[in-house]
Amino acid sequence: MVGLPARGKTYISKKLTRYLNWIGVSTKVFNVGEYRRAKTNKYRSHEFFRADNREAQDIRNSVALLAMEDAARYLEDGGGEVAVVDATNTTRRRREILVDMFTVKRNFKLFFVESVCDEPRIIEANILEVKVCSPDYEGMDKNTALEDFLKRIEHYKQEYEALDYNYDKDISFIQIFNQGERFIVNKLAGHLQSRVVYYLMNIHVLPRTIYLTRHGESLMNLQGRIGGDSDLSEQGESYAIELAKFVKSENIPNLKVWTSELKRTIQSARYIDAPKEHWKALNEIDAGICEGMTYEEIQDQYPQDFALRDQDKYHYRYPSGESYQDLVARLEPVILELERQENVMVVCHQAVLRCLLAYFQDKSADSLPYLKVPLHTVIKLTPVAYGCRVEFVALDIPAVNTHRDRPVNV
Ligand SMILES: O=c1[nH]cnc2c1c(-c1ccccc1)cn2-c1ccc(Br)cc1
Ligand SMILES: O=P(O)(O)OC[C@H]1O[C@](O)(CO)[C@@H](O)[C@@H]1O
Repeated sequence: MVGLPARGKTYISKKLTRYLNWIGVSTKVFNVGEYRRAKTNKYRSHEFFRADNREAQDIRNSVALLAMEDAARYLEDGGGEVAVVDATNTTRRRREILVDMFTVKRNFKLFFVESVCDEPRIIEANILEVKVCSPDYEGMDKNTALEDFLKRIEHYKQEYEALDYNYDKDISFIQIFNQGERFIVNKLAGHLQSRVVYYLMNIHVLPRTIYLTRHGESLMNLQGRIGGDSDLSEQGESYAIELAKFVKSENIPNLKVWTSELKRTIQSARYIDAPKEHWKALNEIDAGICEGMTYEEIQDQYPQDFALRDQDKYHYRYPSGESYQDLVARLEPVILELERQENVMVVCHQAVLRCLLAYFQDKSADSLPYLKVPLHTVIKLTPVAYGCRVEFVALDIPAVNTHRDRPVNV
């Protein structure tokens, strides 16, 4: 990362890392500020960041080196594919050290992501939202902390050298201006850098709410049968009515409703007063040869498959069907479009909802297939600071339980 303090580097680092891990690219953030705080509680004020503060400079250089070495170790033998060095990296000198350490000495690809933003209101909002509560300012009142942080930024500005095509033409980078208003992209190298750029060009920070819910209880849910394309049960129909009332009570401006192409989600959204879109990509996991069966029948007819599935439920693919890993790949365009949108309600399915929720809650592949997503429950997601608030709103309509826990013996 490159950028003055309070330009959203940590926000981008965490969000990008969450996205890359979700699509299966092992990624980790190395935040230099955290390394500095671990090494010294010497921070007393912005003076620590003065360009002429020799002692502090030595501490800052050594912790930056520590973070970079940990990042290199993560890539070399920690199973990492992407390391995000979340630091200001605001001088050419510092970036040359990164180039030398990662590209020259270790033949890794280096991609710089710079956030440039001089909107005072945005800077101040960021400081008040995520900086004044930083450990650096423990016990200090908000305004003093704000003043101190602004002085800290001034010290960085003395030495700030933004990425510049004239000096950095051989470096792969993206410069983001004012939270995505404008971009400069230079020398993209490889598939992953293109995916990163595409993601960064699709996210925004506008406040909005995402609602996730499964369809109402279906006739096949009642029979304990998986898959298929059955109608709603009586109780499922009641849920559709309650869901519309809930949406009305939320007074959501410009809500869009997305369903799958299966009857049970379309019927569940039928009474909601909002434009509807039907996505095949939101269809439930394809159970292949097991479609329409109960778990007992599967255990009886395909005992090996049944056992295999619980041994590695994320990667297990039904014969002629899908795995959760396949589902994540199929849902990636839905996630990217959700990032572009504002208020959206997604009416989908148990396995699909687990995949979407895992993205927003940064859940591991191992835990994803066992997330509890009961019927007749609306999951409300609101972005806050670096993550999002998650609320489970159970509407008061009974439904069967379709959840199977991870068997204890595997
Ligand atoms: O403060 C900021 N300044 C400048 N750019 C910022 C932020 C934040 C931010 C948002 C929430 C909390 C803390 C920081 C996000 N971005 C940002 C940057 C690039 C893209 Br593409 C999208 C968002
Ligand atoms: O991965 P699990 O736990 O079997 O849940 C996915 C299943 O849930 C259902 O949506 C409802 O049982 C099935 O259609 C689907 O196969």
